[in-house]
Amino acid sequence: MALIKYRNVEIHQQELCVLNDVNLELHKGEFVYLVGKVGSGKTSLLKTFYGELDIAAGEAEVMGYDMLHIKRKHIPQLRRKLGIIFQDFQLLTDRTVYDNLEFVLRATGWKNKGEIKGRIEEVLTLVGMSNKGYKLPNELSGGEQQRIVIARAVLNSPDIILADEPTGNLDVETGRAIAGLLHDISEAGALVVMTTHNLQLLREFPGKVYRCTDHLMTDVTAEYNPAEIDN
Ligand SMILES: Nc1ncnc2c1ncn2[C@@H]1O[C@H](COP(=O)(O)OP(=O)(O)OP(=O)(O)O)[C@@H](O)[C@H]1O
Repeated sequence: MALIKYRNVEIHQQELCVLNDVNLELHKGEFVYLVGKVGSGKTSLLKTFYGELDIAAGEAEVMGYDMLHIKRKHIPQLRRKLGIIFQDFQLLTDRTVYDNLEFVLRATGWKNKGEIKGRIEEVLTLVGMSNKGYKLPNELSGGEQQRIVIARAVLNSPDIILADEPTGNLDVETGRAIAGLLHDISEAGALVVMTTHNLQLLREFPGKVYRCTDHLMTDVTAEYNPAEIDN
């Protein structure tokens, strides 16, 4: 069963039609890139997946929710099932890494102190930051902060991770490590969808590739096949 299924979807930003005729079927375990020029609609499309931007027309399903008719009150329920890695969702700067993660677990219903501690240790280990729980976010490098943001996104083992330019502000090496981490998470069974301008990543971490251009989104996976990119 597809986790995200779009048919003939139209996406607007105010009066502007950003994308039309979007067709998608994305499943567990897939690693998916959204590429395209600045302003081509990648972020707008991601925002429709978690109910941040309304869909103007078509049929759209995310985790079984009908995104054209979803009630406002159901959007937080949907978001709890997603891991969102966006510039707008920064770490809280006034508390430690551990407290940032605990805050999310408590807000999503976790109560048992031992279980909370255990889960935080697990996700910090997953992102290679097991000894950084006591740090404040601004005591970490950009790449380390991004690892914590990923740890936060996977706390509740979501089936879908949405990442908007997760490697955007990072140097090449760190960006590659972050993409590798997300790729591992998809291999462990989650659907990961990320936007990027870094086409180099597509060769190193193969996945499905969709390009937004001229208000359309096209499957260009074959174009980015590692065997063909050298030519
Ligand atoms: N909040 C908004 N209000 C009005 N128009 C918007 C808003 N956000 C984006 N747009 C417009 O919608 C179009 C698509 O923007 P979007 O952010 O989805 O592009 P993008 O492909 O993610 O670009 P980038 O690579 O710069 O992140 C652009 O023309 C942009 O100006």
